[in-house]
Amino acid sequence: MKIWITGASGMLGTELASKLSSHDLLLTGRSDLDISNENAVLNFCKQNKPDTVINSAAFTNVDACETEKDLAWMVNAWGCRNLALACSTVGSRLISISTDYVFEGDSSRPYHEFDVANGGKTVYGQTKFAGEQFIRQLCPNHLIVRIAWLYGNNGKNFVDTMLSLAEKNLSEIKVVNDQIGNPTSTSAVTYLIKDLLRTDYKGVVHGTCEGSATWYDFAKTIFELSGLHQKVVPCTSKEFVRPAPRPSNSRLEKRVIQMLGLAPMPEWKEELAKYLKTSI
Ligand SMILES: NC(=O)C1=CN([C@@H]2O[C@H](COP(=O)(O)OP(=O)(O)OC[C@H]3O[C@@H](n4cnc5c(N)ncnc54)[C@H](OP(=O)(O)O)[C@@H]3O)[C@@H](O)[C@H]2O)C=CC1
Ligand SMILES: Cc1cn([C@H]2C[C@H](O)[C@@H](COP(=O)(O)OP(=O)(O)O[C@H]3O[C@@H](C)C(=O)[C@@H](O)[C@H]3O)O2)c(=O)[nH]c1=O
Repeated sequence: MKIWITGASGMLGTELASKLSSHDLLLTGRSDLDISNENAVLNFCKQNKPDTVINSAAFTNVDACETEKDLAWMVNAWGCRNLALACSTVGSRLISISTDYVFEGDSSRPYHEFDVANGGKTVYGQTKFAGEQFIRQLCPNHLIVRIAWLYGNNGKNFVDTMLSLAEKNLSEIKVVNDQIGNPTSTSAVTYLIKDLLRTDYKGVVHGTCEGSATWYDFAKTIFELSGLHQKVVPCTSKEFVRPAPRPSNSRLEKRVIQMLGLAPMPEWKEELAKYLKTSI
């Protein structure tokens, strides 16, 4: 299958590129092709006619999106629009990666694929949601794969941030304990996408690892599994203020994976242990 992966030098993009290497891959990073450039995207699709486009390009710095709003809209929303238009013009399937942050985050239960999203409270979430809407409206042959709390090689992520903080010999690290979600590895997401490529499902799919944790639980487990005796102190979101307010509840239920009869996602602690073994 001829697959074009955007954001191929990002955290998920590099993992996708490595695990899908048996396919005929077209890999582009921002310096090769800016997805916010409508003509560039259309010309690339017309010239290369990919069977499938996997869009893993995005402006992912959640706090920076609050101040660089125009850029966030151009990449996360307009970029998806350009890819959706180009895919429907040349007849490619579009698989675009989205996020738990599209939800408001105040529900007491995990969000499933048929819950109503509204973009939530952050510019990042709102622009990612607008990108989803463009795709739904412009490209019928689409999959939107919502993932969350992602870590892996070749990208900024919470696991690596915690390990770098531990190297600073801080007496303690404060971590929020009132936001809950599903820590998820790029490896698990890539296996899911491989499975999804074998289906012709259209619509939204939630693809996070099984089990949930607060960021505090996540941090403690990172240190435990790494054999590091780092003191972690739980705190509230009000004590750890960030420019973008993170959702309290980011948990995603995976109703579609179950309905499709696909392999369940792995448990988050097992995935984390595997990642730490290979990355330390
Ligand atoms: N990281 C996370 O925790 C989560 C991520 N996601 C989603 O998963 C996907 C992959 O995320 P992740 O791998 O972490 O992100 P990264 O930030 O690691 O990678 C994103 C890539 O997109 C590229 N990019 C940025 N702007 C453009 C542009 N205008 N045109 C083309 N490429 C561009 C970046 O290039 P450059 O490096 O040059 O800027 C980067 O290589 C994204 O859709 C993200 O929203 C969803 C949930 C959680
Ligand atoms: C570094 C640090 C963070 N935190 C908190 C802040 C925040 O609430 C939470 C996570 O912070 P981060 O900035 O690492 O993660 P954040 O950028 O919010 O991660 C999000 O990224 C985007 C791209 C997504 O799509 C989401 O699914 C999610 O993974 O941890 C602490 O409490 N203590 C700390 O020392």
